[in-house]
Amino acid sequence: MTALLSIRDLSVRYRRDGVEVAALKGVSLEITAGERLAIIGESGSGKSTLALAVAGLLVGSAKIDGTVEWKIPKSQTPHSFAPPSVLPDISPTRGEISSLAAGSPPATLEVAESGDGRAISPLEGEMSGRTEGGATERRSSAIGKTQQQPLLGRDIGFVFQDPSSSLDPVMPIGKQIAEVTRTHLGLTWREAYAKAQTLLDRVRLPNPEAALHAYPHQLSGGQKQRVAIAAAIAAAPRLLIADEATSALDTIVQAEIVALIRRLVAEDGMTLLFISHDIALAATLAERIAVLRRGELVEIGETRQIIDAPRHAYTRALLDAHLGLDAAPLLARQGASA
Ligand SMILES: Nc1ncnc2c1ncn2[C@@H]1O[C@H](COP(=O)(O)OP(=O)(O)OP(=O)(O)O)[C@@H](O)[C@H]1O
Ligand code: NI
Repeated sequence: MTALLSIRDLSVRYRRDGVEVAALKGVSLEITAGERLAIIGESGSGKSTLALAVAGLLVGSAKIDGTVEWKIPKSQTPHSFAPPSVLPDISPTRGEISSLAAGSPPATLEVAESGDGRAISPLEGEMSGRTEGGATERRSSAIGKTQQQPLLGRDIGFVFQDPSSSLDPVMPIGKQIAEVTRTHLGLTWREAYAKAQTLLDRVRLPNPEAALHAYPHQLSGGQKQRVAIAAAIAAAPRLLIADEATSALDTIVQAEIVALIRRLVAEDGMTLLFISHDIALAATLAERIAVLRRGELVEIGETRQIIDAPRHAYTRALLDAHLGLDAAPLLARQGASA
């Protein structure tokens, strides 16, 4: 079992209206290459903060202590110097995507690269608009002193709760996906479109060839999330982070997207970090579950152990709350496939 990522004593504090909020308090955990790990906890427990820290997407004003260390060599590609900000799949600033579409090459963006070769910071304001918890800007923060900072979009795919915020409303979806592989894999447009069509087929969008030319508004919420997932995995990242990726969808579509994620992760051998407030949903997908409470990691273990024999009273309370609503055995759906 090789570690993909090692998080050591990670603390994150935000400042809002002069008040400090401790979002994470000394969290340590290891993510094993190829595993499906869920992070659960109630609203405000720090789940997204952890996901953003791993992806290097925390707001610049956040105070960070501890380290997030990428343990295996990052992918080498012709474009691996590109900053996360050029990624249509995660960049929320729509104008940015449009300007790329209009032909301004990524090189015109200020690629912030530290002396030791780490990409440390996309353009400030680049991430504005993608707000959770009141952030007005988001830029990546270098955490730790490793030479192996992963590249968002290339090494890490990120799927957010609301696909509309990660898709450009005025660009055909095929082009949005093609941009990712052009940027990160150095494909020609022709190759990139062919790959985009394959990806739309892989995420089971009906009629992928025609769908290349569709705009986001022509798709349902579930279909949009399929497109966002296609963009997130386009450059074959090692780690896929899904932050409440199914929370905005109705139960049936939610189950379909969970099944889709499960299949894609298995097919590509990706490592999955699945963020959810829903312990039952997490149990259907994850091999291990980590429980956050008020910024602290209270428990981490194999899914079955967490469900059958939780060690912490808080985990038990989460389970009880869920069982009160839904008596179906939590693990009954674990074998479901896409
Ligand atoms: N950019 C920010 N500025 C100030 N405070 C923030 C910011 N982002 C998050 N917080 C605060 O940090 C804490 C943890 O937030 P976080 O979004 O990580 O929790 P979460 O578990 O993802 O919650 P949810 O389930 O609601 O998404 C909360 O108290 C939140 O209000
Ligand atoms: Ni969150």
